[in-house]
Amino acid sequence: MHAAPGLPDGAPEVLPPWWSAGETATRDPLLWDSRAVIEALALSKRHGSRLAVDDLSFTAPDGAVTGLLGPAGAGKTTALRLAVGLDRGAGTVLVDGLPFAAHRRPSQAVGVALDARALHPGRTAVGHLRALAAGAGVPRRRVAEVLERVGLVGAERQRPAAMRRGAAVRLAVAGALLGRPRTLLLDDLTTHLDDDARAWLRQLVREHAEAGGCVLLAAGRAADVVDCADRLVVLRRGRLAASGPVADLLAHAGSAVLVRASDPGRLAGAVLRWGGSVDPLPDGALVVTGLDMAAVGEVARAEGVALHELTARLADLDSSLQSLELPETALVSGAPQPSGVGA
Ligand SMILES: Nc1ncnc2c1ncn2[C@@H]1O[C@H](COP(=O)(O)OP(=O)(O)OP(=O)(O)O)[C@@H](O)[C@H]1O
Repeated sequence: MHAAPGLPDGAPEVLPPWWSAGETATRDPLLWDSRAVIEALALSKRHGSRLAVDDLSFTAPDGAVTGLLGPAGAGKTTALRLAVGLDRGAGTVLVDGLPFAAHRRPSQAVGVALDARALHPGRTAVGHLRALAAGAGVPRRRVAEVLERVGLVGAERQRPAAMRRGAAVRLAVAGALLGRPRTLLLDDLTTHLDDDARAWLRQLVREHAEAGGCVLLAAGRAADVVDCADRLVVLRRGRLAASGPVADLLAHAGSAVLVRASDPGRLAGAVLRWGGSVDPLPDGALVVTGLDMAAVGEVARAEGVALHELTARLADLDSSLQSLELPETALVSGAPQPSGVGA
């Protein structure tokens, strides 16, 4: 059994190893109830005449990565800022049953990486983390641990201006991990990342979730979250367009399949007969909608057409997800509170 670092009021006194052993330990499912960790209820935020977030409710459970997905301007950053009290607005966000600011040590409840570019230009990576640790009441030795965790050992003395995007993202994540938080809020870190850094981030959030943590990962493109998220909350112009398990949403979104075949004309005719739609591309590939990948494979086999490529076409997924109208019912279990967020 372990002591409770930054334990919020009302949390169990007996904690799973996950709390103190950090992000590599395995969560004991018998000790934690599976429940929503983040509960956002009726969030609204206006910037002048524009409603950046409009009556938005969603939840994010523990043991899972929840993708907060929407195009530029959909309200992802505003929703995250409301969650941690950086913006004031209407509605309520509870993290582990409490507003962010009501936690005894907020940074030990929630790790936040909102803007990987917002680093003090005069500080080195290690200086940045030491300053954050001091502000959050985290022991200085934790800085070395998080530098190692994010793979920045050897780059401690680099300054933000000299950092590539991937290193800046690692540093932002290191800052979020300092307080060993159960919950991570990560805003749009996937954009402009190279494949290695993207794969690293994906693995890190998966490990955090598999250790029992809650991750809310904002992204502008479905391709950046569908392969690491368990659930999606899809935003459209500040409102909830859809939420639920990734597999369910992908099934409803009717994602397209890109296919290259030995005889595209013959395959296209067969797809149409099987009830699908076909959009031929100039290079001979076909974009099939209305049939899933397995069905396209079956059609090809039945027609004796060889397949050279068969892939989900994620670029189309963004627009499909944006046109969904599938908010889950009974999203929020926490009781609404009278005061506004960030108050
Ligand atoms: N401080 C601000 N002042 C005025 N308008 C703002 C401000 N912050 C956000 N907005 C507007 O609110 C809307 C939502 O912005 P927000 O940054 O939350 O969206 P986003 O989904 O995070 O987009 P992006 O991926 O581009 O960051 C946008 O129209 C944006 O222009």
